[in-house]
Amino acid sequence: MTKIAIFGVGLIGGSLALCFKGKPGITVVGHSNNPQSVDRYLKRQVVDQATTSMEEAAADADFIFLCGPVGILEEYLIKLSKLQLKPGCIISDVGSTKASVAASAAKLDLDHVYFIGGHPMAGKEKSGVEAATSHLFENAFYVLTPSAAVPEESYRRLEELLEWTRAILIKVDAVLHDEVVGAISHLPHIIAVALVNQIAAYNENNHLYQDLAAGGFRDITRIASGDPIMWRDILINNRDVMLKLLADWNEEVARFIKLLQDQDGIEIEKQFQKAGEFRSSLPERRKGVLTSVYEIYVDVPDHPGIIGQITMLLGNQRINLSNIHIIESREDTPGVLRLSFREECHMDRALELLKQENYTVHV
Ligand SMILES: NC(=O)C1=CN([C@@H]2O[C@H](COP(=O)(O)OP(=O)(O)OC[C@H]3O[C@@H](n4cnc5c(N)ncnc54)[C@H](O)[C@@H]3O)[C@@H](O)[C@H]2O)C=CC1
Ligand SMILES: O=C(O)C(=O)Cc1ccc(O)cc1
Repeated sequence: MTKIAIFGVGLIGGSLALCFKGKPGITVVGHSNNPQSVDRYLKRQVVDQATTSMEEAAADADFIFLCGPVGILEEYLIKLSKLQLKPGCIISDVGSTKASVAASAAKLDLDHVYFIGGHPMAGKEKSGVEAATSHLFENAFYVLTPSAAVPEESYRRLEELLEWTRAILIKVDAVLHDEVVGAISHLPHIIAVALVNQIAAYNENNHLYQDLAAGGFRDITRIASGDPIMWRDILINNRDVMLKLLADWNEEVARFIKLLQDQDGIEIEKQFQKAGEFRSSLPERRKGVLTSVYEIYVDVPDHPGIIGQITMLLGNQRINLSNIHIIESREDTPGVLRLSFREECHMDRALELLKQENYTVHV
């Protein structure tokens, strides 16, 4: 039997557990300090066993995944290094930063146990075991950051196990990971939070900001709703990289200030052109670190049961909705329903199906 211990069975730990659970020869044990969480893991059947005892979870484990916030990883590595672990055991983590945990592992004397950092680059703004799904990592990149001390055979064993996630595994140096992911994920999260807070301050004096902030503003600031503790830890652990990126961001902002002061329309046009060209060169269909949301709008007559009819229509065809929102519903006007999908192909099929059923649909 291959025993997998998961410390912190939340969105990511729970999704990994669901990828492994029930697979031939695998047993999954979940750990939490909190007895109520242990009950929840078992009730939701994301793990085969669950315990509040670190010793019990780690004993005889072939793989240990640390799935808590980045700020607790070092403490867990130190605790694990003091336990009698199975020789050959592989410890991995799923944290969004990789250099600090690699440095923590390098300081420890892990006897015949190997640490291989990992970052599955898929997620959601929701957290907790309730949001976990076995499909989360499908077609997403899953970065692994083994140090030179990790034997090739151990790396291959982890790779083989992670094939159950159906992610695209990729080996990257831990420091390079933090620079690149800092730029494409952590910086956008800071910008989204700062932007929302800027507008929220204007809104205190005039609620028109909030009223008009539908659509585009909502979309580009979706990532501002991430878990505050998780993001606190990510940013503090990637502090040096973030400070450099924010200095560069200041330069980008300063450029626009100057262009506006100079009323330099030609250069403003060029900035948009340049951005548009790079953006359209980005891979479209692969799941990225910021998961896409595909949305369509359906005009719906105001009669009872209409939402049920639409969700049933899609459900019967196994089209997965990620969200549903009634935008307008007054007695004298038809309502508009916003349907969100995580997969573009599901949106395309929904569009076709709803049109066949004579609904008016807008993309
Ligand atoms: N949310 C996302 O989209 C992604 C998150 N990550 C990384 O995965 C890790 C987990 O994130 P999520 O699963 O989203 O969070 P989550 O909040 O859903 O789960 C975190 C788990 O850690 C446990 N935990 C929290 N604080 C703890 C503490 N002080 N001591 C012990 N256990 C504690 C919680 O009980 C929970 O089981 C983080 O390191 C994050 O950077 C990586 C990829 C995507
Ligand atoms: O799409 C989103 O909301 C995310 O930003 C998900 C996410 C968050 C943290 C990661 O390290 C990787 C992915």
